[in-house]
Amino acid sequence: MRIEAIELRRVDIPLVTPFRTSFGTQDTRDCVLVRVVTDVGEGWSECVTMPWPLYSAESSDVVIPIVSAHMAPRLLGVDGIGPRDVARLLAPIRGHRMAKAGLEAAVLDAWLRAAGQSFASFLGVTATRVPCGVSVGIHDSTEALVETVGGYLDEGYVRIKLKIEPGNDVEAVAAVRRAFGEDVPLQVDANAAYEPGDIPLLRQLDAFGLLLIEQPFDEERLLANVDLRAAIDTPVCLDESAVSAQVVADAIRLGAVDIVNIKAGRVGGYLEAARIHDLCVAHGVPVWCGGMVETGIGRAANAVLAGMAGFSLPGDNSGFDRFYATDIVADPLRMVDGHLPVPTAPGMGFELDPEAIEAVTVERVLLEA
Ligand SMILES: CC(=O)N[C@@H](Cc1ccc2ccccc2c1)C(=O)O
Ligand SMILES: [Mg+2]
Repeated sequence: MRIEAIELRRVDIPLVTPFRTSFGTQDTRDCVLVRVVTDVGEGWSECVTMPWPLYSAESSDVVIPIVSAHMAPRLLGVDGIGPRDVARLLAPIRGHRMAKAGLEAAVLDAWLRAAGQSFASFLGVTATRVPCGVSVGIHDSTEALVETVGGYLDEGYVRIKLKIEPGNDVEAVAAVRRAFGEDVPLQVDANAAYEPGDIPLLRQLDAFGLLLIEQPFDEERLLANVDLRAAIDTPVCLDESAVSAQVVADAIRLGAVDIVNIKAGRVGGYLEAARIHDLCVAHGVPVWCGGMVETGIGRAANAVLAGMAGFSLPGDNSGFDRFYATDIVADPLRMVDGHLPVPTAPGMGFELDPEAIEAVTVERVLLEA
């Protein structure tokens, strides 16, 4: 395959309700779509960057400059490129994993569509549906939080994840447990908001029978998770820290992790995500599919990834309507009986809605060979 052009589209899509986490509140999804034009057809993907570098070092502002200046020149006009070549060609560039993931996924989409192959068959996924977990933002009151969680449980979500931060943690989890009982699968996500000195506070969460506590400490604090695991019963899950198969392998060897949240954007692409899945399965480490409030493009690909056999815990695979009133794909994923269907059409699993994409495009750059 030969990449003749790469188009980058910055999009800004309103969220149905503001989404508050320990690093801020979002009321729109500001990210970057990638379209690759090849000699065998087009492919699309999304970069899951945030508008500001608070989840990770990347941000949406940086994607277009870094792809334009340093990544596209390594891909445009090169003959014989397949999806497995993108990471290799971009490997000399340090970091910028969400930008790299977007380029690889767009090439994968074009390559699969040209071959008439689904992403599910490419990954060897035989699951026809995946369970839906939902990520619940920090609320102004426990009453409001309980009302929101009740609504998601009524919709059929099989797992609840609560965002927490210092000052919004034990009381919120206790209120949800009081309202819905001990049997609701429940986990928390700190988005790196705690310090090692908070370990006694985090130990209080052991009272609630949580599935896991996600990313309690800063991305670069691996050994603090070793201390935390020695101090609490709740399994420790990594998100922001789990940036590559290499880091996950070292975290496992260090005894710094019980469970891994896998996100293709965070690790540089779906192929690396599959490698992390295989690594964790080999070490008996449970994995689940994380979410970055994706549009229907990333949401479909994540539904396929979550279908891999080792994804043994419900992921942040929610229906599009958890975050959006309308989607930019023609076939938005809707939850049915607490599950999303695994897409089986050729390509990464979505069909675009060009008008909808046009309506949310705020910036566009076309890079040509
Ligand atoms: C679903 C979930 O909790 N995702 C990320 C963090 C996150 C939170 C909020 C977001 C808002 C806009 C865009 C991306 C976002 C990602 C997480 O697991 O840590
Ligand atoms: Mg997380």
